[in-house]
Order: sequence, then C-alpha cells, then structure tokens
Amino acid sequence: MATVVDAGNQEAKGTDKKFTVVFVLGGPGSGKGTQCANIVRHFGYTHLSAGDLLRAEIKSGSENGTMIQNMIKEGKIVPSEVTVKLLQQAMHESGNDKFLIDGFPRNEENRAAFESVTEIVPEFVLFFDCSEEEMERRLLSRNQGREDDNIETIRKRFKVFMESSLPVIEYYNSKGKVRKIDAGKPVEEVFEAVKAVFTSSYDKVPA
Ligand SMILES: Nc1ncnc2c1ncn2[C@@H]1O[C@H](COP(=O)(O)OP(=O)(O)O)[C@@H](O)[C@H]1O
Ligand SMILES: Nc1ccn([C@@H]2O[C@H](COP(=O)(O)OP(=O)(O)O)[C@@H](O)[C@H]2O)c(=O)n1
Ligand SMILES: [Mg+2]
Repeated sequence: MATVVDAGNQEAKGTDKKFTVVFVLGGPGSGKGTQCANIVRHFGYTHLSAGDLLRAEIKSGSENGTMIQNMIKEGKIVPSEVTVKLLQQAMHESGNDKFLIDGFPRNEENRAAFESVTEIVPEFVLFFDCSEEEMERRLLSRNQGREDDNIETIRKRFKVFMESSLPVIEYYNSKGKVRKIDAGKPVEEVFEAVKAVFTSSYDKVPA
C-alpha cells in the first residue's frame, strides 16, 4: 500500500495540478455529504469524503486504524499525513479529474499539507453555513451508526470546527474563493443555491 502511495507522490509532484478540486466545508451535520451526492449526479464530479476515507481505513484493518478510530471518537483531527495520502490515492484511482473534497481541509495543517504535496489550488470552496442548533438536531437523527454522533462527541466536534476549521474558511475567503450557502433550509432549496454556484463557475471567472 505504501509503495503505491509513494509512487503517487513522486509522480504527482506537479502533475496533480491537472485535477480540478472543489473543497466542500461546513460544520458537522451541515449537509456536506447530502449535497455532494446531488452535485455528483448533476456535474460529474467524484465525491471524496475525508471522513468516509478515514472510516474505510479503520475497517480495512490498517496499522493506523486504532489511532484514527480514537481520534474520530474524540472529534479530533487526524494528522494530515494520513488524510492527504488517502485523498491522493483516491484521486489517482478514480479515473476522473474533477473532485469534490468533502470535510477537508479541516485545519491549517490539513490545508498546508495538501497544498504542498499536491500543488492543487481549489477552484472554489463551498461553505455550508448552518446554526449549531440545526446541525445538532440533524446529527442526533442521522442514524448511520456513527460512533461520533452522540451529544458528547458532537459538542467536541463543534468546538474543533469553530477553533480550527473556521480559520481555514476565513483564509480562503480572504482569497475570494468562498461560495457561502445558507444550509439551514430544506435539502432541495439548498441544492438550488448549490447549482447556481456550479453553473456560474462555468461561465465566469470568480470575482
Ligand atoms: N437541508 C437539510 N435539511 C434537513 N436535514 C438535512 C439537510 N441536509 C442533510 N440533512 C440530514 O442531516 C444529516 C446530516 O447530513 P450530512 O449530509 O451527513 O451532513 P455532513 O456531511 O455535513 O455531516 C443527515 O441525516 C441528512 O439526511
Ligand atoms: N479532514 C478530516 C476529516 C475528518 N476527520 C475525522 O473524521 C470525523 C468525521 O468527519 P466527517 O467529515 O465524516 O463528519 P461530518 O462533518 O460529515 O459529520 C471528524 O470529526 C474527524 O475526527 C479528520 O480527522 N480529518
Ligand atoms: Mg459527512
């Protein structure tokens, strides 16, 4: 496994730049995964959820599995080295060249590591803005059997989002890359706003 990734890294230096990437960010339960499924159907991107890749890594029995599982249970952010490798590997294996990267970068370390390893600059950053009250309600009724969808871990994830992830969104905002969506509305209404962002990104250079 490591060999594949290392080969990817070497070849990729410079060549990953051919990939188009949209980062999909927002608090836990803001609807990132739900909207990504819609975007894939309409716009032909491949959806890569950093959380899903980490959960698959736990299931695969990888040597990092226990460490990843403990961090997810505590709502902490897994070291970038692990997550960037999983993302890079998934991009290379997909056969596509357009990606929605969901739930990443979640902190400054994630952002800097991805940028230096892949040299990819995101096309734009979709930011799902939603109140904690609504996100909490959604997470508590998500029913996917996730070990981190309990009130104790949810509170920790909200704290990490405010302290570590919002600054990354601010960083991209200062570069004019953020497309903010009101994610507190029903799924269909949120998707209308999302579609408008993708449609206009094809016609014009972002202001
Ligand atoms: N706009 C919405 N209104 C109400 N419920 C939603 C909405 N978007 C997503 N959900 C539900 O909320 C939960 C969390 O959504 P999900 O897409 O998994 O969010 P995230 O990936 O940001 O954590 C899921 O059960 C999903 O069905
Ligand atoms: N870039 C990332 C993304 C997720 N994760 C971990 O995976 C957990 C679940 O992430 P997720 O994106 O699936 O969660 P949601 O925002 O979809 O609810 C996070 O709380 C982190 O513990 C991470 O460490 N680094
Ligand atoms: Mg998700």
